[in-house]
Amino acid sequence: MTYILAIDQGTTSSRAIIFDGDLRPMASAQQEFTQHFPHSGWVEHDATEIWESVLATSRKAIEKAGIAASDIAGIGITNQRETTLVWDRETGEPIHKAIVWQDRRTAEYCRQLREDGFEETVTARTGLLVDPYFSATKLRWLLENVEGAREKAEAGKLAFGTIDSWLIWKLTGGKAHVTDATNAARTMLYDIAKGRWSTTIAEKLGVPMGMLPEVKDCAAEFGVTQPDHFGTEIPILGVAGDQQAATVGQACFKPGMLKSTYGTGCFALLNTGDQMVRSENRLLTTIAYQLDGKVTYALEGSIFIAGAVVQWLRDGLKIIEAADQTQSLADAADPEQEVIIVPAFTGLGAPYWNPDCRGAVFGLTRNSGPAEFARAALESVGFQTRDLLEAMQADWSDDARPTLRVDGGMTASDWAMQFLSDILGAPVDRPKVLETTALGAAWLAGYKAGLYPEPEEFAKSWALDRNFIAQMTEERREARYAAWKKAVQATIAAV
Ligand SMILES: Nc1ncnc2c1ncn2[C@@H]1O[C@H](COP(=O)(O)OP(=O)(O)O)[C@@H](O)[C@H]1O
Ligand SMILES: O=P(O)(O)OC[C@H](O)CO
Repeated sequence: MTYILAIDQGTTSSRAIIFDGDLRPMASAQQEFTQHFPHSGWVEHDATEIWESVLATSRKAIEKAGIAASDIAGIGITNQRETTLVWDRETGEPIHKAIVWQDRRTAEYCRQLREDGFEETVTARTGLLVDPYFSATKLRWLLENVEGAREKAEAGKLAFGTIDSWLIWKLTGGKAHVTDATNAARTMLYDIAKGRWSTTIAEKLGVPMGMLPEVKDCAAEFGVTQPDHFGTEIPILGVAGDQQAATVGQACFKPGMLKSTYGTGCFALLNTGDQMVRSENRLLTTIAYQLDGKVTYALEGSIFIAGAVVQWLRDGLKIIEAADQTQSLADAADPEQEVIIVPAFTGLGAPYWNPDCRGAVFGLTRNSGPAEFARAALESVGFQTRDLLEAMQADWSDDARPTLRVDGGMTASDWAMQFLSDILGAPVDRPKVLETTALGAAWLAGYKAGLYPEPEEFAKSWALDRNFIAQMTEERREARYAAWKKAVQATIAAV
């Protein structure tokens, strides 16, 4: 019993990684799945396809590692957050495709909630803002729009879950309907101070309480896998939303520690310890992790488009064939030109929260070409992170600007990381292990299994790959940032 299976169920793919007794990755498998876009601004996933991809990649990772499933001490699950699913408790079948976190279909209903003055109630309890991003209004949409759903839900026949709940339900053969505190915190239905579902919000949105899963610590007994899946029973011992798992994987265990993950989007989490810091700058208050019944809180800044802007250069503009070509293009860009891309492709997240604005490009000349676009794309991620950090600094009274620990696919770009450090005027640390999300989930499960050390000891194993130090002059930094702020204001004003 010396291995851990980490399942990382992301927005575009499912990954499974086997970690050994020293928390070293041994083998992994990855599978993409279909993205469904039934209408503009709508994004759905087929939950059965997700489950099949998780089972297949888990089996493959075990096979590649050359270990027996009976030697796995526990499973850790981490997942795309907020994505909303309802299934029939009797048949185990989803009543509709899962509505993905990026989906904006409930924007109008959210506007109504805000006009009704309900946002204050939501923020006081959940730490969130009223936005289509979170699960609650998506769940309401399913109850309103799927025939017979409301009656069945009221009769206790339907279960709601985020993707972690769904996977646990499937892994345990329908025996467990549970989630963890970090995933619950993203539903807009969970009171993060009291540690229980909010009846006030559930009633207002017409969500029957009986649909909601039981909420546990991140390291806990979530259930045991049905023997059919892996030929043996394996306990599920760790669960956390992917951004929270990355916070754990980056060993951000102390108040003031900050990580930022650059995948499709970018999510920065600042550990605020046992303080539930209420943002005055439109950041989210959320749960970083919950261990042994003790909640550690975080301030979160969520940006919807980070690496996705590089995908747009590749798939939309077709000016690159692979993401890493942006590096040499950015190097070759004309220093005289100041092209700025505001990548508000699906509106803007924190700290603007504007679902209606769309992307814009500023400063074009007749000489602007692929190099200037590539540089502007990489820079847009740095500028957006500075917006988040400005807001965090204003909310978090600590004087010291924390070092930023980064991870995710886009951190492979040295150019983007150097600009990030330049525009923040702060150091950026890139660790050796970039699979921090899976690492965090593995640690949670292995910690519960008694295989891995206490947080302080685990934190010592965090190893630096490269430290980026700001090289830009203060004057230039502030001039560039002021130009970005102007570009954002113009983008919002154009709606
Ligand atoms: N060398 C690179 N330079 C710039 N962007 C990159 C580079 N490598 C990967 N990316 C970007 O990183 C993202 C993939 O990161 P990943 O962590 O796998 O994302 P996710 O988990 O959201 O699917 C893609 O959007 C891609 O455009
Ligand atoms: O699956 P990712 O890495 O794109 O992360 C998605 C976030 O959890 C959304 O809140």
